[in-house]
Amino acid sequence: MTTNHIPQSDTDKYDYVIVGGGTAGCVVAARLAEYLPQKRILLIEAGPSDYMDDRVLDLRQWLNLLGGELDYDYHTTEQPMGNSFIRHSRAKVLGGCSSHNTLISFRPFEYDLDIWQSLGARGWTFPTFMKALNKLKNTIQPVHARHRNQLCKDWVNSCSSALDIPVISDFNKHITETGSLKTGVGFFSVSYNPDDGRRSSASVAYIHPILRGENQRPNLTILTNAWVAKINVSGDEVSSLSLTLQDGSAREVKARSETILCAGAVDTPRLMLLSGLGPKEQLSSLGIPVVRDIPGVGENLQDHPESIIMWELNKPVPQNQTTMDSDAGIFLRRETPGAGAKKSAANPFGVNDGDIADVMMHCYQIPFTLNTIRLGYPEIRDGYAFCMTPNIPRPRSRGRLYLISADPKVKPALDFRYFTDPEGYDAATLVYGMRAARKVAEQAPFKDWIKKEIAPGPDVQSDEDLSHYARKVAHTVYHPAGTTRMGDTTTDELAVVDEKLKVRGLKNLRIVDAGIFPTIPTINPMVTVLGVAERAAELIVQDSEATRERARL
Ligand SMILES: Cc1cc2nc3c(=O)[nH]c(=O)nc-3n(C[C@H](O)[C@H](O)[C@H](O)COP(=O)(O)OP(=O)(O)OC[C@H]3O[C@@H](n4cnc5c(N)ncnc54)[C@H](O)[C@@H]3O)c2cc1C
Repeated sequence: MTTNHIPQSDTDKYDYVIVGGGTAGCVVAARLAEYLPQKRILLIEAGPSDYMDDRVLDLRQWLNLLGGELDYDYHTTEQPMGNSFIRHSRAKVLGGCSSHNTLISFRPFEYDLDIWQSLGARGWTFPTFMKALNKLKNTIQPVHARHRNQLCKDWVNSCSSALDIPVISDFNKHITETGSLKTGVGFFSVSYNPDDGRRSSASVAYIHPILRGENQRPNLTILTNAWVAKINVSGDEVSSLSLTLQDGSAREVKARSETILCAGAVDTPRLMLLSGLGPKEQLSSLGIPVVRDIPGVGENLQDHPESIIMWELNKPVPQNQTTMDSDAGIFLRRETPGAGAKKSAANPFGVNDGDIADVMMHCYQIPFTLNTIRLGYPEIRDGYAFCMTPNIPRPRSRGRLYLISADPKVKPALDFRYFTDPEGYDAATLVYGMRAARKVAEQAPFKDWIKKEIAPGPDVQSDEDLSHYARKVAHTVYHPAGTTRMGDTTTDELAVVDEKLKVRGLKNLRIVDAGIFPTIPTINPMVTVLGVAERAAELIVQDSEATRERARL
């Protein structure tokens, strides 16, 4: 069972303490409890349990969770080149963002791992990562036939003929076999149970079997509604964590072996900065004592921004035949083959991306008018809207997360610096996607569903006007990453963790979440987070065995 309480007498009884029971944290906790039955594991989650909570478990309810009581609801700083009104949902519940996201599930491309290695992530090869992904317990599968409505099927066929791209029946199979996607359209793979429409989140797949007693893990304690406020350091080791329990009482928990931060790409750097682990100038300017100068904490902030083009339909979207309203997508190639090999700040060693996809689009069968209404575009009748959302799979803009106050209650600043890359690559990708979307809309059978284009509307045609519109209504698909990135900590001063995910300069602290990505992968990142967590558990066990071996000698 989960608990909201640990007695004072137990605070030094755990070998591994995991901060954050989110997407990565659930995997790490469950695997360590399984692989190391003699060790005691404590998983600390700020939010409540998702067990038996239908608000969370029913995938179709995902939109209702955003901005609610289970959402940290971060904001962006002003974005002169983009949309300053984007809100970044982050889940505060067991399972983390895998408990309120859309569970679209893609394996990363071989290129994504190649570029990670070029940035110092030694050993993170494509075959190694695929092996880790083969262990995932989530039920990932292409959208079931009963969730494929005629509108979406017609859209897929029109994409294929209008853009001359193949229909791909299983994106992940294709990626596993060929290392990437080039061009193509198809139904997504989703981590869910098609029989009841419930999530197969990290919590459902890894923790619920333990809560139900199917997997016996007496060595795992899951502490919910507990907030870790500070990492305490003594010498080159974490000595304890300061936390507050639901009833307001305080605890100092000490891990006998390791502390593992899995609080996500926003809250892990936030916690580190508040603990004095970060860039010394920032910490000193806020009066936070510098415990370790780690310049990369909060740097390298990345996201997958996307824009939106919206149509009113002349007949209603078929009801109740969808996983979560975004069932299919397209992959395209904009740049000439090999152009991505040019060195840039995002790709300093010029790793060649060949001719793999560099534009993506989701489709949405709901009116996503939040940002268009603000610019004066009309509302669309519920059930009569269709959106295509051009997305930048390998964005080149880089942002930064930083504290604006030493007060732990003040949220950190998230400055994504959207569309600021000097080559204008990111903005050009959106314009290309907008034009491709319009081509699809001219093609039957999808064309026959359409009444008219609502936003940006047929008057917006030039590259300049399309770019302006696309950037001002841009939204996020909630993929912040890279803020505590992995790299060669001996040569790269902005690398926060090494290839074993150990924090520079500290012996017993690792990070396992989306923050460690050296670059954001081409595809939706949840499966990559799950894979990082599977691999992290293996690395931790290897170190534990090596320690035992040394003790025996
Ligand atoms: C609305 C939405 C839709 C998305 N859709 C998709 C999708 O369809 N496909 C996809 O691939 N990706 C999607 N993503 C992105 C994906 O879900 C995330 O990248 C991924 O889940 C992040 O995992 P994580 O382990 O890094 O962090 P999280 O899952 O966010 O886990 C962090 C956990 O740490 C806890 N925590 C934080 N601070 C503390 C603290 N101080 N003390 C204790 N606990 C703490 C949090 O409560 C949370 O449970 C979506 C994200 C969102 C928000």
